[in-house]
Amino acid sequence: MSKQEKYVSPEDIYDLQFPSDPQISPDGKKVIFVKKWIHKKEQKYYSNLYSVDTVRGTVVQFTRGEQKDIKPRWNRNGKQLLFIRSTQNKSELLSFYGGLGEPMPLISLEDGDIQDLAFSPDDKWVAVLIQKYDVSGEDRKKEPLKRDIDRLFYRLDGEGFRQKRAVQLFIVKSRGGRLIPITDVPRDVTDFAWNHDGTGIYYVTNDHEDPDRHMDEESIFFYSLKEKRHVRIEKPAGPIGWVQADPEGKYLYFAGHFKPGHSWGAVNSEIQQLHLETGEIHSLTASLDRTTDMVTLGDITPSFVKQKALFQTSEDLLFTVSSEGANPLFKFNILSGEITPLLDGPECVVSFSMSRDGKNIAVHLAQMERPDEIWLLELNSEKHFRRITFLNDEYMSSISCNVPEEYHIPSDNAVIQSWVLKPPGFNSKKKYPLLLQIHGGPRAQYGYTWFHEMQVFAAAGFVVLYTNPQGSQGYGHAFADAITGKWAEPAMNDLMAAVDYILELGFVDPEQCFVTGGSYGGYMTNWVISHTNRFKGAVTQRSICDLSSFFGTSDTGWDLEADFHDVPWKNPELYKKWSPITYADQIDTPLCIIHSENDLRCPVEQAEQLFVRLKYDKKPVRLVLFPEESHGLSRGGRPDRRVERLKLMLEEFRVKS
Ligand SMILES: CSCC[C@H](NC=O)C(=O)N[C@@H](C)C(=O)O
Repeated sequence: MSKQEKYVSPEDIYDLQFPSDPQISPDGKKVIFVKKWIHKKEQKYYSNLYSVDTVRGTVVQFTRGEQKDIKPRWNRNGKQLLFIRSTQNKSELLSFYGGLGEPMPLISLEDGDIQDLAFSPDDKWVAVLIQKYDVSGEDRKKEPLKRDIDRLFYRLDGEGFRQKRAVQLFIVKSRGGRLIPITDVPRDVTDFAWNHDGTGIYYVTNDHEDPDRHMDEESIFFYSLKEKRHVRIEKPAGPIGWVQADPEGKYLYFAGHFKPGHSWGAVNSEIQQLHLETGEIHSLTASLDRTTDMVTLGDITPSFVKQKALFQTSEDLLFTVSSEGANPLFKFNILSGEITPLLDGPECVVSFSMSRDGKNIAVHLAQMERPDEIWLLELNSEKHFRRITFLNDEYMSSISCNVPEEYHIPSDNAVIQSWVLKPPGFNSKKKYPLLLQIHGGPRAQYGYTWFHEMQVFAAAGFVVLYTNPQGSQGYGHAFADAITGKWAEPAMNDLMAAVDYILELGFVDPEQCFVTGGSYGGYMTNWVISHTNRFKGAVTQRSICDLSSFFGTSDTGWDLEADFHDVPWKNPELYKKWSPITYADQIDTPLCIIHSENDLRCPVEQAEQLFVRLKYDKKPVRLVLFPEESHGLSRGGRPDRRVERLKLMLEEFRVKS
């Protein structure tokens, strides 16, 4: 077999490289980044730190070993680098001082996790977020005698039963010393930022008297280190993504909105500027009608990454939004109010950092052409954007695959951005099977990422169609809000319009159309097959079929009230109307249900209900459960189970084609 004949396979996740979180040194000469890797024998993910020289391009491995090294952060003079290391028994804040060598521990915990860190403006202190465990040591490994639950939000997918102790803010001297507690709040501190001169710290927490019923009503406090006092920063109620201090100390910046009670993502998160003296607030990004949350989905590219806006100069603030499948990088000028794009191609800026003079910007970039790499944006006399890592080039030159083609497909009330990935060696005179992929969220977007799963299906001979129907984010508030109170309808019209459009192009066999999706995408898969028989087979993954039981069993199920403006016990008809299980007798499409046993977001009872109902009715249905796994199996599950899931789907569709 020649090199060109090798196609993307499920097992290729073992060959892929996953760089992230590039942190450029203050002088702009090197970029430290995190590289995740898979230990095939142990079936575990680890990560180490690497550095790349921005001029010569040489890559050096900075840390080694079977641990998770994350969040590298430089101090201002570039002499100290801190990062977090997690091993099975310990969570440490480690420090490199003055170059390589062995990193020294600043903090070493056996009874908690260090989650985030930031140097003070004078580099003398470090603020850290720590989650202390309710029980520590050997007891952590044992199941308790009982669980006594007294709050609504008591479980979290991917984590399990939530700790009773909240995440708190601490400070420690950057050269080492005692860990000093700053907060003692009942609910987690979710973000923080030093103020301009390091005399205090802003932090975010939910101090609502009923926080679990009001999860999107967060508050900002300022802690003065001199006065040892916490002061609330007055603002209207609403969620907060991050806080950022102004280099001049006049304003406070944060990401969020002031419309609590709306479903997550239905309202754009905007950058808010708060005048610290007058308390006046105005949105810097309202005119864009885009969310500042990173909601592009992928299985190689991380989603929902928190990237704060960063000051390039005291006047210019750089930030990203999710827009039409991309995550462009913008510059906001505080004086003129002008917003200018710095990077606005068909690509996703996942995260970025800046050199001290603001002229060199390291970017974690996702694209459709290749798996993620680290890039450098140079803003000297001319703008220059170049790739500085080539980690996946060897893999890419060993396989043959296509880049998705973009279509803008008219539907009833909207134009739907869509992508078609054709099999390698595509011949327009042939007829191919079609796989429609439906994304979840629902307020998220497919976009410009190299998507392993899509490539696997194209390699197996499918034309893969994936779209952003109404309900997706990236097209403005009205588009994302279009499914509120009627989850399935607008998306169903848009998805079917996209399939019709692609069939018209003539290279798809209309008798060989398949459909799949995960989470809300699984909900839509269930809806599609209970409302049409045009698909030859379906795989529904981590899906929702019964909104009423979902309300009480999902980790955050009561959030449905924000979508449906009612609760199931008061309006059972509404919940029934929009639940695919209501239409189960109309399902004739052969269905494979894939679900993770430990999915707390869309609990396994959703899969069980659908399976039993269809099996009882003697319909063609199969249930495949993945033990231990959570909602994120397809992108963060045990590697062999990720491979197995893809193989299973290939087998399922092959049998029917
Ligand atoms: C609104 S119900 C839960 C659906 C879920 N949302 C967030 O977890 C979802 O659709 N998730 C997507 C991103 C997925 O798992 O692919």
